[in-house]
This record gives sequence, structure tokens and C-alpha cells, in this order.
Amino acid sequence: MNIIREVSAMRAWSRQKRAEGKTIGFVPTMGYLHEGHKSLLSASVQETDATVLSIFVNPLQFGPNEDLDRYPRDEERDVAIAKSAGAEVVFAPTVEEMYPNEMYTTVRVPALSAMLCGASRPGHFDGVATVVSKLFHIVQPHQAFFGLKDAQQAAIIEKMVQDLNMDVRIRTCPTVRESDGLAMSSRNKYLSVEERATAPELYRSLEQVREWVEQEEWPIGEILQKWRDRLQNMECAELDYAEILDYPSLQQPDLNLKMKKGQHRWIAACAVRFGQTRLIDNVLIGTHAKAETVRQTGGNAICI
Ligand SMILES: Nc1ncnc2c1ncn2[C@@H]1O[C@H](COP(=O)(O)OP(=O)(O)OP(=O)(O)O)[C@@H](O)[C@H]1O
Ligand SMILES: CC(C)(CO)[C@@H](O)C(=O)[O-]
Ligand code: BAL
Repeated sequence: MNIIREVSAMRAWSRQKRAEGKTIGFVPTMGYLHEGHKSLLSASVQETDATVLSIFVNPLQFGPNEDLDRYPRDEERDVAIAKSAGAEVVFAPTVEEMYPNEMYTTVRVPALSAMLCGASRPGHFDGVATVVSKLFHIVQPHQAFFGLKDAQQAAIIEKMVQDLNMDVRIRTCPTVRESDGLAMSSRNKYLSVEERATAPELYRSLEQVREWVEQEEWPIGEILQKWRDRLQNMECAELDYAEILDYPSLQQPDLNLKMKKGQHRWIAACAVRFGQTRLIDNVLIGTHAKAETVRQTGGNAICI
């Protein structure tokens, strides 16, 4: 397996693969890989001829008081995981290689970037859309794989690709969870023992919200209130947001609405702070919600 650090070498590799008639699959990450990333790699290896994993902690998507400097890194371990998952290339450029000049160009998807994580992390999704656009130009993939844990990010990338006629197919993959339901995330490593014990409450509350919505008994506004009350009562945690929105448009539904089976495609999404650590999670509710979660049970993944 190759480790490529230069943009020109990455482009040359991709050009060569394309000339050989091979399809390229791409999994963009910030590294510190876990089972969620592995599931994206395995989808790519299954569906394309050659898989590229990128590891790049992108400064452009971090706010001034966020965790850019302490973001967990372990390239050696990541490379071993990528290799055993069947990736052909790890693209791991330096910040100077990706941003040799002052950036005057920003890719922005305003209609989907202001709400949810965009409200608490101003500019975050501009940084994401810009770096993903650059990575697509460098890696030139046929397909790129994103996790539904970052559902807003996936919606933004799909819209960017559609609006800018980018020649890449976006594949979104289910959220991989620990056996107690906590969504896997590189940032879980920051949690204290006490916070880690509380964190599965996010997913438990999301399952409850899905049940409430599907029971068709209460309007969305009432469910939101009950859900926020529950999250505000969590030990050692502070609620950032809890919203039910249409997905992928991220528009707010009429809060007086009850769900009608087969008519809605909603997302319930939340973010909670445990001290300095901010975790996100979501579930899809309605016609698009099939098998959107994978739970790890002692190494065997099951879709639910
Ligand atoms: N639990 C998960 N299941 C499926 N995909 C995931 C999961 N966690 C992350 N991903 C996906 O992996 C890709 C890279 O994400 P990233 O490297 O930021 O990992 P992360 O664990 O989400 O890190 P962070 O803690 O920074 O949120 C994204 O497409 C993201 O949605
Ligand atoms: C897509 C991404 C790799 C862009 O930096 C990042 O936002 C992530 O890891 O989800
Ligand atoms: N997975 C999202 C990347 C970030 O939090 O910056």
C-alpha cells in the first residue's frame, strides 16, 4: 500500500488508474480510525477497484476555540488499519501541501449550512465543503463514501456535487455504534469514565424520539419539548441543540404536524457537550430510515 503526501503524486496515481479503466473509491477522514471509518473503507473496497483513504485534519473547518491542536492523531495505526481493510493508497498531505497559498476561494452551501452544527460552529461547513472539493479535484474518485453520523455534512456534500456538476457519486453509509448505542467517533477518546457512562443516553433518547414520532400521537413541537427536557437533565452534559428537520433539505417542518406513515423524511439530530467535548448523533425517521445504523456486538456488525 502507498502513502502519498504530495498533491502531484496523488493526481498522477489517479490519472494512471483511470487510464487503466479502474474505478476509484474515496474515503475522506481526519484519521484516528475506528469501526465507522472501517465500514466506509469496506463499502469502497467492495464497490470500486481501488480505494484511497485520506487523512487530513483540516484547519479550515475548526473554529478558533476548537480542538484543532489536540485532535487525536495516530498515523501509523491508521495506515495499518487502511492496509488491512484493503485500501491501495493513504493520502496524507501536510497543511502546507494542501494550503500553500492564502485561500481566496471558499465553497459554500448556504441553504444547508446555517442550522444544527452550522449554528454552533460558524464557518465549519464552508471549511468542509472547500476541503472536500479540493480533495475531489486531487483524488478524482468515481465514488466517495461518507458516514450518516455526520448527516448534515453528507447532505451538504451531496448538494455541492449536484450544484457544481462534480463527476463523483456520493455514497452515504450507516452510523456504526458501540454495543451500548454510542455512535463511534474519534472524539469519544476525550470522554472521562463518568461522561462515557452517560453518553449512550444520546442514542437512547433518539430511539425514544423515533418511537414517539412513529406512534403518530403527538405533534412534532411537543415531542421536541419532551426530548429537550430529557437531554437537559443529563448528568455532566450540556445540550447544544436537539432538532427534528426534514432530511436532506434540513427545513423545519410545521411543529403542529404529526407523522403520517410513508409521507415524511425527517431527521432527529442532537449535539451535546461533555466539558470540552462536543458529540453529535442522529436518527432518520420515516421512509428513508431503513438500516441506517450498525451496532457492534463483539466484532459482529448488525444492521438495525
Ligand atoms: N460512527 C460512524 N459510523 C459511520 N461513519 C462514521 C462514523 N463516525 C465517523 N464516520 C464518518 O467517517 C468520515 C470521517 O469522519 P471523521 O474522521 O471526522 O471521524 P469522526 O469519528 O466523526 O471524528 P469526530 O470525532 O471528529 O467527529 C465521515 O464521513 C464521517 O461521517
Ligand atoms: C469530510 C472531512 C474529512 C473533511 O475534512 C471531515 O469533515 C470528516 O472527517 O468528516
Ligand atoms: N466529522 C466532522 C469533522 C469535524 O468535527 O470537524
